[in-house]
Amino acid sequence: MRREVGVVIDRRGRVISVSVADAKGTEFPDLRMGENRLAGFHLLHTHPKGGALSKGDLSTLFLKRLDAMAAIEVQHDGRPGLVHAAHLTPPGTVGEEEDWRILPPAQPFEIDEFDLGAQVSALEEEIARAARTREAKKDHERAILVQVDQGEFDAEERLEELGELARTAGAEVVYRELIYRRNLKPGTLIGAGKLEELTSKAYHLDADLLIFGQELGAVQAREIEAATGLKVIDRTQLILDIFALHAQGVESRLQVELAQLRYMKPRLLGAGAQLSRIGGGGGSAGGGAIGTRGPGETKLELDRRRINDRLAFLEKQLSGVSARREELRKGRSRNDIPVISIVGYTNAGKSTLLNAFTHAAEEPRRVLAENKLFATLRPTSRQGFIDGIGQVIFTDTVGFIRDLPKDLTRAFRSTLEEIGDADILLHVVDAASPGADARLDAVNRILEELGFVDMPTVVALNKADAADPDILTREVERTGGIPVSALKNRGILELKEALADAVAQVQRQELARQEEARAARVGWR
Ligand SMILES: Nc1nc2c(ncn2[C@@H]2O[C@H](COP(=O)(O)OP(=O)(O)OP(=O)(O)O)[C@@H](O)[C@H]2O)c(=O)[nH]1
Ligand SMILES: [Mg+2]
Repeated sequence: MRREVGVVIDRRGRVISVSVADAKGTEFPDLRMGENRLAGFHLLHTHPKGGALSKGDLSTLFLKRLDAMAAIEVQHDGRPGLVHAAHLTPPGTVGEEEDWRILPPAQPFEIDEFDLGAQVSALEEEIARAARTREAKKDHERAILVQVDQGEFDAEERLEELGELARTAGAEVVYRELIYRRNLKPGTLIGAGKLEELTSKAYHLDADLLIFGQELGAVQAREIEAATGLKVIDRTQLILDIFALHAQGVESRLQVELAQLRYMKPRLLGAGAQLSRIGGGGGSAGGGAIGTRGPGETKLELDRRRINDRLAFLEKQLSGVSARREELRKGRSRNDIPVISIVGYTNAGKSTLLNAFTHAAEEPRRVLAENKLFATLRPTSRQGFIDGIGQVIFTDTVGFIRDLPKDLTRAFRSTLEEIGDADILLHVVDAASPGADARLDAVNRILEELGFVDMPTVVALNKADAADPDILTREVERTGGIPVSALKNRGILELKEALADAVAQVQRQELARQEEARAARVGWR
């Protein structure tokens, strides 16, 4: 036929299937691919045009975890020519042949000398040993990060931020890559070849999690998962996961579960077998695998029919909580204490600044501040004092991030709306990390989307202690912000003065408005 013919053979030497196809096109039986073992089959096929094992042959060997792969050249008269064979190498092998070892070409009668059985058991033993050491030392999921660069100016920063998110979620990042693609592939985003490369990386670095900086569609995620055998999550899922981890109190928990469920719904529908994986994590909010944690009782172990019920239930509960919150807000706005809302990018130092303002050095007034993204999910208010103004209320709230997932904005709307009740916004910027400008813009964009335009705003350029002096000077000029260090308690007085000015101005405007209204009423009568 002059076509490639292949036979899949099991360990007892039985022919499992015969295909007229190259290695990639060969039908393999359902592989009982346990984590730590090979497939239990090898492929023996012909190369009618001669030649050594092709790239496709070798990647099939690797991706299917075959026991071995062999190609027999076919001579003109149909007799067998040289035999080319290869097998996998143990994980962690470095050097030229990272994933496989190619044996020297042999004559057909020589291949009997090759003891495939011994080779396979040695290799499986090696893989199992690697797995045991891994289990022993592993308390973090090991992750590979992928950020597709489509020519954005901040692609590098996005990858950096993805790393921070992964770290906050408890992953150990073992490899990260910025992949330049002008055009994305519909199915796999970055193409099959790149996925193969990443699969190989994961094999050697012992990673089991692949995190994408782009949002993946349901079909994409499944396709990438099938191609790599890795657990695949995207940035949105990662952020939702962190929110789930940090959610405390009834409202935040409801909000997070609502956001997760809305995100998951289209992905669960039609997911089939996938469903079991999503439900697999479970455990308390603190436990479970990344991408599967949930604050709700159901931990996403929902069947499709119950999703809508659960969504409706959550929405109802949440609107109840929001209504009560609304009551509280009304009560508060009746007294005339100025409210200053602290907003800003996540990890900018908002909570630290709140602590500095209110001298909350010791518990229990101290609010949680830590080097984790989205440490604060629940708005927290503290009374403070500003010279010349008197009592004020500072409100610390959930941090922002560029491309805040829509499901989260929706679910956290009531929390975010509280920002609008403030008299003054205090926008905290981390001046010490690169990309302060981009983050400042991202925050302004989100504020705009929420409808908070033209609110009087004071900018605090925080982490001045760690910032590059030139950048700090530039930011002061660009934003008119006040350099401070919340951590070192520096610049706080100057910042309070700026806030006092802003509050005084707002109060003057308010007085003028009342005056005008009164004048109008008097004139009317
Ligand atoms: N060097 C330095 N680090 C600071 C300063 N202010 C805050 N940090 C650190 O920045 C990290 C984040 O601080 P948080 O106050 O939790 O930040 P946040 O804006 O409330 O963050 P989220 O609530 O997670 O959005 C912590 O590790 C702080 O110690 C500062 O002035 N200088
Ligand atoms: Mg905070």
